Formats: sequence, structure tokens, C-alpha cells
Amino acid sequence: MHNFLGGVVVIKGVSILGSTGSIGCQALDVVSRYPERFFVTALAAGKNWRLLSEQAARFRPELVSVAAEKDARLLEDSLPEGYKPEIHWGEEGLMAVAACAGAGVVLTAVTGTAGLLPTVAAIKAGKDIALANKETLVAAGEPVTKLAFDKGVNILPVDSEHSAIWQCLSGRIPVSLARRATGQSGGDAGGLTGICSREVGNIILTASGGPFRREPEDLSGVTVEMALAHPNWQMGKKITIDSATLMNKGLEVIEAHWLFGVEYSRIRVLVHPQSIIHSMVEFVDGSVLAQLGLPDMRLPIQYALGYPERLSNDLPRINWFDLRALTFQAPDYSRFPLLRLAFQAGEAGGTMPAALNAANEVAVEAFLNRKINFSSIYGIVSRVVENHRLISGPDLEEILAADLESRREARKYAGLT
Ligand SMILES: NC(=O)C1=CN([C@@H]2O[C@H](COP(=O)(O)OP(=O)(O)OC[C@H]3O[C@@H](n4cnc5c(N)ncnc54)[C@H](OP(=O)(O)O)[C@@H]3O)[C@@H](O)[C@H]2O)C=CC1
Ligand SMILES: CC(=O)[C@@H](O)[C@H](O)COP(=O)(O)O
Ligand SMILES: [Mn+2]
Repeated sequence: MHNFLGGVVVIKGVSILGSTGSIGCQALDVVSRYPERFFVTALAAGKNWRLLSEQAARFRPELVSVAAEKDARLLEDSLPEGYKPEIHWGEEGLMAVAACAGAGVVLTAVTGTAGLLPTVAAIKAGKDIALANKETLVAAGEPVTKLAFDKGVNILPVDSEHSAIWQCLSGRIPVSLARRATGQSGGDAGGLTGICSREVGNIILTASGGPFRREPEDLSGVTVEMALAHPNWQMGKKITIDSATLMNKGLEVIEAHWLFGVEYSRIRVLVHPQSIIHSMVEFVDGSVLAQLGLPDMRLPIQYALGYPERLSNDLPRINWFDLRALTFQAPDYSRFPLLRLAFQAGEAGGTMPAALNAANEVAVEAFLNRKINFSSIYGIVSRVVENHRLISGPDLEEILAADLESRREARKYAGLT
């Protein structure tokens, strides 16, 4: 089979970390639409061994993993006759899925810093990364992009905003993203950093504004159910709460900094409640390129998995006459102070974003478990960040230590210890 450029199409093995989650399930939907392009090499889940069992029976990966050993046994017993994949569990299992030999690309779609070491393992194994797990770049942007550069591995954005930016830029620079990202610390003069400093004026990240964009004025009393009611996207619980606090956008600012090598002063956040424009790039001549689409993560997932090709599909299209308006407003930093804190943590650099991210993970979980109120998420994260002793140019070990220490602190402030 040949692609539209006349090149031979090579069928690509896809491994998924977090196959039972929102991104993982949508990725399997994408894979199922292109049997001549993709096959599934390995799948990792957390607790949901039943859904993993169904996925494995359908896609027949050579390796599967769940979080707990007892669930691995249940999974093994539930698989169809004659199908015997390697079965792993725990952290070792995530690493095994990440490094599974047959994969060409690893989609990282677990939630939180749990995705960091498996992503590192995948990069070390020379796999391209389709990156949904933004927390990896927030906590460890510098060592991870450097490792990807050293290994010649692409980090392909899946997050909708970053996919949009990538699509706006890729007409200019269709080579390795990882090489461009690390061009920042010297080396690749033709990289995105070079392009950015010459041609990109600002990156404009759009934000839906979440469920509390307009009201209530005082957010301290909002319930878990209210915060989980995202206006435009069906996502996992952690990222949905992050969208409600606007921390998701803060994490995405740091993610954009590392993916595209752009200084924080050139990253803008613009509230766009319809989530039709997924982000924009403003060039130095004032020209603005935007990527538009219905809010459907299968498109950015497909774009990353299909790279370097854009594949056709039959997903729903925008009906222009249904769009009543595309509107924009500035983010309200006083009601959503985590967004400013994330900019500040990103600017501070070193281990600060890891501390911010770890504290946020603990605080969001505490909110979801109804241990703290919505506004306390900011209270806890800001205290951890204020007290954090920043280490500059950290290696992975120092980042993991900062992550652990910040979790401990955050648990204390949340009254969990
Ligand atoms: N959902 C979305 O639309 C978007 C998500 N993202 C990012 O993608 C990532 C995933 O988000 P989302 O899919 O919404 O999250 P979900 O909560 O829906 O899914 C998380 C997945 O990770 C698995 N998992 C969690 N912890 C572990 C662990 N310790 N070991 C193994 N597996 C684990 C879960 O397994 P199980 O369910 O079996 O326990 C599940 O498969 C996040 O980083 C998020 O920020 C980015 C942009 C959009
Ligand atoms: C789909 C996706 O990429 C999410 O990160 C989404 O952007 C969340 O919406 P917010 O703009 O409300 O954070
Ligand atoms: Mn996003």
C-alpha cells in the first residue's frame, strides 16, 4: 500500500499506557478505524481489568499490564482460549508496556506523575511518544526533552491545544518535534526555537473557562458534581477538575513551553467558551493561524498516531451554520489564581513545576474524595509552592524527590496525615 506521497505505508505498532481511560478508549477507537495502518502491541491499565480484558480480546496485544498482581491473575483467567499475552503488573508492568519491542509509538495516557518513568522508559527504548500525559512535561520538561533529543525520539502532542499549535506550525517545520524542543538548550539551529525566535510572535492557548467561567462568584462552595460538569469535553476526573480551576491551562502553558521551546512571556491564554478554536499561533507579521474542529479528542490522537501523515476519517464535521458565535474573553485571574501560579512556577523553573504539579494532584484527589473544598485546592498548592526549596537544572532523581516531598506537604495541608 502507498500513501498519498507515493511512499510505502508501514503498519505501526501502538502501545497505550492508560488504555481504559478516556484517552485510551478513544485511541483504541482510532486504531480500530485503520486496521491497515495500526495494530496494538501492548496495553496498560490501572484497576479496570475487566475493560482491559475486553480490549485485549479484541485487539490481541502481545503484552498487557494492570496495577495490582491480584487483578493480573483475574485478567489472565478472563482471556479467551488460545490467546496468551505476557501479563505484567505494577510499575514494572507499565515499564514493560512502554518498552514493548514491536511498538513504533507509545501513547502515554495515564493520569499524573505516574506517567513520568514509563515515558522515560519508552524514550530510552527509542519509541516515539504520543503525549497525552501533560504532567510528565510539567514535572520534568527539561530532562525528558533532552533525553528525547539524545535518543532521536519525537514527542508528538496529543493534548488538543498543543496538537493545534503543532498543526499551525507544521507547515513550516515538518521534522522531529523533540529535536526542535531541545534546540532551546543549544544545538539545533534549524529547530523550532530558531523558527520561534524569528517568526512566531505569540502562542495563544485557548481555554473553555470550565463550568465556573461566569458563576458563582465565590467558588468555595461548589460541589464535586458541579466541578465535574465540563461544558464541552468528556474527560477523566482529574483533568476535569483541573479544567474547573483553570490549572489545566496552567499545566498546558508549561507543556507548551517545553514542547515548542517558547518563552513564557510569549504564551497567552484566551478564554474561548465554545472550544472550536483549539489554539493559535500569532506570527511576527501579525498573521494568525488557528486550528479549528469539533471538541473530539480522536482527531488529535489520530494526528499524533498517524504522523507524519494526515489520515482521512468520517468523524463529524463542523456545521458552520450551527455555530452561533465564536467568542473570547480574558481569563479571570482573581477567581482562578492557579493559572497565575502555574505561570510563576514555570518561570521559576527547576523543580518548582514538579512541586506545583504534585501538590495539585494531591489536592484534586482530596477534593474528589470530599476532604477539602474547591478553593482549598489553590490554598494547598500555593502553600506548597511558597515553601518549596527550588533546585535548578534538576535531574530525574531530584524531580522525583521534589514530587514526593511536595505530596507529603500537600497531604499535611489537606489534613490527610
Ligand atoms: N481526557 C482527555 O480528553 C484529555 C486528557 N489529557 C491527559 O491525558 C491523561 C489521561 O487523561 P484521561 O484519559 O482523561 O484520564 P482517565 O482518568 O480517564 O484515565 C486514566 C488512565 O490511566 C490508568 N491509570 C491511572 N493510574 C494508573 C497507574 N498507577 N498504573 C496504571 N494505569 C493507571 C487508568 O486505569 P484504570 O481506569 O484501569 O484504573 C486509566 O486507564 C492525563 O494526563 C490528562 O491530563 C489531555 C488532554 C485531553
Ligand atoms: C481536550 C483537552 O485538550 C483538554 O485539556 C481541554 O482543553 C480541557 O478544556 P479546558 O480548556 O476547559 O481546560
Ligand atoms: Mn488540553
